[in-house]
Amino acid sequence: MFVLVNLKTYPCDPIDVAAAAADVADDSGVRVGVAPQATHIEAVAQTGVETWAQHVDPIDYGSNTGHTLAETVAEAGAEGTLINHSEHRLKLADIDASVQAAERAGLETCVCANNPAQIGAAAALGPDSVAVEPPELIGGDVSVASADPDIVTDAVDAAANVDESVDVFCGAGISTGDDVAAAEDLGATGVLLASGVAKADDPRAVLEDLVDPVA
Ligand SMILES: O=C(CO)COP(=O)(O)O
Repeated sequence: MFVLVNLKTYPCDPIDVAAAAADVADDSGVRVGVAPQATHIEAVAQTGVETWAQHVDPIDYGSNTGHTLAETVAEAGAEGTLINHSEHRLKLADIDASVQAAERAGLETCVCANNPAQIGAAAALGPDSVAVEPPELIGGDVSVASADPDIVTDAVDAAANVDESVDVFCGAGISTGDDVAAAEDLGATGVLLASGVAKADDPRAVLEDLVDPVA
């Protein structure tokens, strides 16, 4: 399982979380990644943790003031990027171009979507992975794997119907190792989570618990 922690714009210390995530990944052998804000990518990557961007824009080098260029986040140390997160939705054509921009820069790609129908469309764009995250469960206490297990299994089927090589992650409300194990049982090969770690008093303890059942 891949455990990807999206720090969004939460007021946590990204280096503390990243250092803990790097240790937990080393100790457990579980793949753990951290997606900080763009301005923190370089410092987070220096902790040794697998570092992801939260977004890249569908652009190339040139006149694109205020945009995020895939090559820049890759040079800062990111290995992958989220695209079309629920809090940063893009038009279909821009998702496609963002996937291409990320691939051009050598970044792994994960396209987020609300539901299985969108997962099928996202998988057709050829990313490395897709992530189903029901918006109404994001930031809540109940894991998608227990609140809406069918959405995970339907997302796995929708992606497989389009392209069996695309991994399927799920996210929303995930905060414990039991949640990660439940997601794995439903066919997901990774989880995306945010508040469970970013708002925790002890992020290291949460990370240790998250990887425990799948280590
Ligand atoms: O949006 C998410 C991860 O990208 C999920 O957020 P929460 O883990 O806070 O529900």
